[in-house]
Amino acid sequence: MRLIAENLSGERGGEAVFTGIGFALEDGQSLVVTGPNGSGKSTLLRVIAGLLPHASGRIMVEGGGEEFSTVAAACHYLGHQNAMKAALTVNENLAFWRDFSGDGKLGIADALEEVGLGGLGHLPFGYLSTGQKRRAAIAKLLISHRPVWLLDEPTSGLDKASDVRFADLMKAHCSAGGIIVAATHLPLGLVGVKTLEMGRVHV
Ligand SMILES: Nc1ncnc2c1ncn2[C@@H]1O[C@H](COP(=O)(O)OP(=O)(O)OP(=O)(O)O)[C@@H](O)[C@H]1O
Repeated sequence: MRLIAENLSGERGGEAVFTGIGFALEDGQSLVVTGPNGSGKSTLLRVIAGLLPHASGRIMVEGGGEEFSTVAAACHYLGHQNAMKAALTVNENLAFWRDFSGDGKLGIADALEEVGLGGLGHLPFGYLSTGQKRRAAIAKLLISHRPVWLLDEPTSGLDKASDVRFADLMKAHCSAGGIIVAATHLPLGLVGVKTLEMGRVHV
């Protein structure tokens, strides 16, 4: 599969935020998006996910077959917000997302083990600490299979051990042919990544 952006422009509130963004990512490749606050990293991820319209250009996937024929169908979007309901248990939240996004390689209990939350699935999501909430949100990536992971500051709030664990999950995803686009201020522990610096002129 390939994720391709051509001459992509995005705007917020009628103002151009970025123009002329282009990249092509193949199976197993990742792109780290950097740049100062307000440079448009989150906007770019939301445009790629289809949550915001692009002002011009194209974003597409190739080679995803019938199941992953569009970017929206092919991607997991992990935004700044965790997109979980505080009053529902962690298990209930993840069951909702699995029903919405489709089955993955891991069941809910195994995915929670992977992110170091084994045995906590019965707790209301709102009871979890900030870092635990982020880890539960990361478990969403594991319970449904989507080849493209769009990650906005994925490690924010994570402790060192969770950081390392998440780096291993990202590496495993890429080794299995997945694609990652991550906006971050922090090193993610990925090797051989492409980089895109926002806030520069892209032509
Ligand atoms: N809903 C909105 N309406 C108008 N302008 C917005 C809106 N959301 C964001 N912006 C503006 O768009 C620009 C890009 O914001 P964005 O959140 O994409 O930047 P970022 O690079 O992700 O920043 P950070 O590093 O702080 O997360 C900023 O100038 C911001 O003020």
